[in-house]
Amino acid sequence: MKKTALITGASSGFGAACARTLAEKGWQLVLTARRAERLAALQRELSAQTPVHTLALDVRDAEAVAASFASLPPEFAEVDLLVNNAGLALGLEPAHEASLEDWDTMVDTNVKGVMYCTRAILPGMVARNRGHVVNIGSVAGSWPYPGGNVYGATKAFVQQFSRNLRADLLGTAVRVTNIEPGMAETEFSKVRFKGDDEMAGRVYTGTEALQPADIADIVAWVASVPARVNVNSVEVMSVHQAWGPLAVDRS
Ligand SMILES: NC(=O)C1=CN([C@@H]2O[C@H](COP(=O)(O)OP(=O)(O)OC[C@H]3O[C@@H](n4cnc5c(N)ncnc54)[C@H](OP(=O)(O)O)[C@@H]3O)[C@@H](O)[C@H]2O)C=CC1
Ligand SMILES: N[C@@H](C=O)C(=O)O
Repeated sequence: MKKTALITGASSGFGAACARTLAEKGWQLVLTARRAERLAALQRELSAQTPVHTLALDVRDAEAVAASFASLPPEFAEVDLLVNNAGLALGLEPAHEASLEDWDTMVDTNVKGVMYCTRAILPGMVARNRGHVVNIGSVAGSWPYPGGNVYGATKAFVQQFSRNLRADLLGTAVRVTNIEPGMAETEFSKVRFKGDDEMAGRVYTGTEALQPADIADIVAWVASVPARVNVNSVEVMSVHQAWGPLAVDRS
């Protein structure tokens, strides 16, 4: 029987790449994000390969998360792998100029969204004594950079939440991994710069960023090691990056 992976933020970037890689490796998929049409397209692409269930969902909505995860079709209900990937950065302004609304959105998505999805899925994993929570943190959670203020802090939350989850899960076979990518070429910068493609393009100019499939390969790897092994964290950067995300000239 196929194992089930539930991926948040599957409509783009790392999440869509994880869907493709895990489908190849024989997983069946629950794909969630807000953009239902993107999920439907991915479902059409992958359904010849593996069963796919899609769920249009905003991870900031605690009630919707709990209700939709509790009412998955029976064949998808036992989630073996939760990939907490949905997330975003908004803006790159210094703290004294940043928008409080952007800060709230990042906290609601990157912190509370991860909390809500994890809380909804973990009881089933613990009851079955089987499962794996893979969180997508960021090098921004460990390394400072100008304008990284609240985004980096949300990813520091993901790092410590992952460690503390392991402490709570000691004595069970449920695993937790925090993957911390550096600069990767996805829609992340378009979202951060609110559709300013020129600014977004500057992030990737003159360098070679990680690609979504690189992160998907790591997710598939941490999920495939022997059950006794917990890969606690993976920090991964482009060979062209050695510390926090590259500064972008805002002028
Ligand atoms: N690209 C990079 O350089 C790095 C990215 N990361 C992290 O990787 C993760 C994936 O980002 P990446 O693939 O790069 O960026 P993308 O913008 O390509 O993908 C982000 C995904 O998150 C989903 N998402 C955003 N907000 C919500 C929400 N409120 N509810 C549900 N889904 C949501 C989006 O779907 P939709 O809009 O359809 O809801 C989309 O599928 C994020 O957590 C990001 O912080 C970490 C390190 C580096
Ligand atoms: N590369 C991003 C990581 O999350 C960032 O710019 O912070």
